Amino acid sequence: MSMYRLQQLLLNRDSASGDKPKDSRSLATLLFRHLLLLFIWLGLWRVAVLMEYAPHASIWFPPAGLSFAAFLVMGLRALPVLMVGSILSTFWVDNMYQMQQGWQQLLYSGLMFGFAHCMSYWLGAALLRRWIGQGVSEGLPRMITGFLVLGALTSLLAALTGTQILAASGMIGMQEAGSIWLPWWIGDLAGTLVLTPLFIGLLSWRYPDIQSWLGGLNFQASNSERSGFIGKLALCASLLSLIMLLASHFPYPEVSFAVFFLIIPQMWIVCTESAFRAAISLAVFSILTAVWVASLGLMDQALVYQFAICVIAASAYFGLAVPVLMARNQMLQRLAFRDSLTGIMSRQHFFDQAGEEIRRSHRYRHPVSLLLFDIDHFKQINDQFGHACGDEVLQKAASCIEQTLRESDLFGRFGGDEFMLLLPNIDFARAVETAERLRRLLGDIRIDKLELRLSGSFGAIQLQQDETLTQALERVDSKLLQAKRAGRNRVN
Ligand SMILES: Nc1nc2c(ncn2[C@@H]2O[C@H](COP(=O)(O)OP(=O)(O)OP(=O)(O)O)[C@@H](O)[C@H]2O)c(=O)[nH]1
Repeated sequence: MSMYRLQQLLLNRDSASGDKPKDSRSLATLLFRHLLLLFIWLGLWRVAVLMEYAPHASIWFPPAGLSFAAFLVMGLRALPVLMVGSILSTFWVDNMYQMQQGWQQLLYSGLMFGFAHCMSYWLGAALLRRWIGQGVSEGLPRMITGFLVLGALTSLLAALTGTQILAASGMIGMQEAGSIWLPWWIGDLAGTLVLTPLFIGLLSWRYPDIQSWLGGLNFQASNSERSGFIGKLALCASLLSLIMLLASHFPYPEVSFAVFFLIIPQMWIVCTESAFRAAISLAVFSILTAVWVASLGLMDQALVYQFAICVIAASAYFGLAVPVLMARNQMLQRLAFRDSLTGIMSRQHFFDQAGEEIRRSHRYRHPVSLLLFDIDHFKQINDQFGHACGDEVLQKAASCIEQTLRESDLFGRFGGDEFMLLLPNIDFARAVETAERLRRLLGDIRIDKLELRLSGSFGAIQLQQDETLTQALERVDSKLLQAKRAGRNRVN
């Protein structure tokens, strides 16, 4: 394989096109990155083996999280590295457990294990990529649910195929395969749930195009002092250590369930720190749990701790989604309440607010008036000076008028170049005065490109007792029409 072809492959380029790579990344850099991935994967695998509580069953299996993230970000380009990692780890296992299998047998087992591991995580990642591609903009909870469900199914597939392949290749007995698939699954799931988002978050610094996969979670912002975060981490670690020491001291298996209470400090971190710090905190919690189980010999309760890691991680992701959803909600509310061009009330919001105000005025028998005005010859402004100039006229007219209003006045855009004002506690005479003042104000507005003087026509009415907004709008609209017919630039 030529160096150029290899570089194409690593960059995932369409080799059929024959284009020269525009990417400045050299082959050496790409090889370095792939080697780095291999070393990290093997390092995580070694950590997992240290935490084994039964042969081939670890409290959590962090390489699963890295494989899932690598397939998600790099696609099939991650396959060679992860296959090599799987084969090397099989030789390593043989060496650690002194199984003395021949190298051909080990190579075969490694290839089979690699196939089971990579096929499962590639499949899960490919499905999640499709899911993310189709639906991330529709909602973070949908993306989180997709990740949790696919993470669970993928790690189940990896556990079932992995144990069967180890049994078929003679590395474990059939009976053992039947007993370790569950801890294998939950261990893989814990590694996937905790580490995949962390790795994707880290990679999003380098590859900004995958930031949208995080569904609005900001992995870069840190919203509080680092010392505060370290304090919270230390508190979580101390509480966890206390619970683990108690579990090892008292001979009641129920004590180990206390680890689920750690969801409280974890959620505190999720609610008060950035998404990145929350992911770090989950990783620290998981690794510390695994270390304590291994060092205190809490193997009998290992499944409880594995489930605790999975449940706390899943809850944390939904917790992370809450502020993002609230921010989106506020944005949608702003969009629904405000007219996007002028920033004043939207038609619907004006109707809602004005309806309430009118009911209140009728109840207390206070006068209330309605103005409707329209910029004169606005179509001509658009045609002669351009649509952008027309937009500027609308924005400037709205902002100049808004500045002169009382806090209790309601000001909204009726549509196009028409605006409406509801004036509580204002009778007809004062409504006409106000409209006259605004008409003069429009005439004073200066816009660079606009070579003609701005003017507007106004309809003004005071609402009759028990008159509804719809009836009032009909009346004021016909008054505006009369003002137009009478020659424009006037109040009627
Ligand atoms: N620039 C801009 N133009 C808009 C917007 N909304 C509507 N328009 C245009 O505003 C124009 C409104 O013109 P008309 O209501 O027909 O009346 P006019 O030219 O103001 O004439 P008179 O009201 O009779 O004086 C139409 O050409 C619309 O296309 C907008 O948001 N921005």
